[in-house]
Amino acid sequence: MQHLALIGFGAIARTLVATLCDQPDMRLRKLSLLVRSTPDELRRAAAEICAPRDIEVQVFTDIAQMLAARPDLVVECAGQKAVADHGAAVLGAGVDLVTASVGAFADQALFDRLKETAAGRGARIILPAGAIGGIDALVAARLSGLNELSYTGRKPPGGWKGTDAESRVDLDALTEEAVFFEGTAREAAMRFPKNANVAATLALAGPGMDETRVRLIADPATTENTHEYQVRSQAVDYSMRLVGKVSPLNPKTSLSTAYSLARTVLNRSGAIII
Ligand SMILES: NC(=O)C1=CN([C@@H]2O[C@H](COP(=O)(O)OP(=O)(O)OC[C@H]3O[C@@H](n4cnc5c(N)ncnc54)[C@H](OP(=O)(O)O)[C@@H]3O)[C@@H](O)[C@H]2O)C=CC1
Ligand SMILES: O=C([O-])CC(=O)C(=O)O
Repeated sequence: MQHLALIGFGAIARTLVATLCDQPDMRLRKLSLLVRSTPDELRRAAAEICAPRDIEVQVFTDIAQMLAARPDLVVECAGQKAVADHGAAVLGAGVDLVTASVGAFADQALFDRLKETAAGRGARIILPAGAIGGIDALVAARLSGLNELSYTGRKPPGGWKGTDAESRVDLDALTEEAVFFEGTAREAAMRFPKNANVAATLALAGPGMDETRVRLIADPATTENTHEYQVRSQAVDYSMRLVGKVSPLNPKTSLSTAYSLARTVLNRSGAIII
């Protein structure tokens, strides 16, 4: 792949680009960024990250202009609203779209519309594992017949600041863990758009948005983002626990998310997909 486009240039995007720049097999020639503020600062930051490689950086504030530059792949790392605002334009241009903000698809009408647009234009919506893992095993388990999937997300109180958790629990006063949400993946992804995308990813790989049970916890005893889930199926039972380091650029985001996106991009380029 020669020309990669990103929507958003925050914590995930910056780590993603730095990681891709480190990969000798990645023959990236051009990086396009869609941003909505301070394009000069972002252009400088991107140029600095790309400096070790000869990559042309272009910054856009208009999706049509970015798509006119004909990227090979667009990766959304901006937020659920960006999927709703720009997904149809990307897919309608026949360009594959990787969405970090998988929780956007808790909106069934949006999901159906984007799937239809993708199918009509021969483009694909690619859902990365993100901060969760084991999606390969989960899809295989679903194909055998899934009996149960439940997910628990645990973050330090600071990771829940500025979210609906604040209306349910006093994050600053917590002395022990608080389970502040129990419900479906659809509700979780909609109520916690910056924190529960992984619940939507598990749901789409597994039994569905309304069938996947979710618990969210604020825990003052941890400094990490822990994602745990249990699967029971006709072929395999397993449980998985990922203890994610927090991104130094965004306390809500697990650092591993950017590396999962890097894997997704690399799998579009090399001779081997793994
Ligand atoms: N699947 C997964 O496992 C995970 C998914 N996520 C998803 O990824 C998203 C990004 O995470 P992260 O990088 O940590 O967040 P950041 O807040 O660090 O970065 C997001 C960037 O996107 C920009 N942005 C927002 N909306 C738009 C838009 N419409 N067009 C262009 N740029 C936009 C913001 O810019 P500004 O606001 O300055 O304009 C900001 O710079 C999260 O909101 C979440 O939805 C996050 C973690 C895990
Ligand atoms: O990065 C994480 O820990 C998970 C996250 O925010 C999300 O799923 O939206």
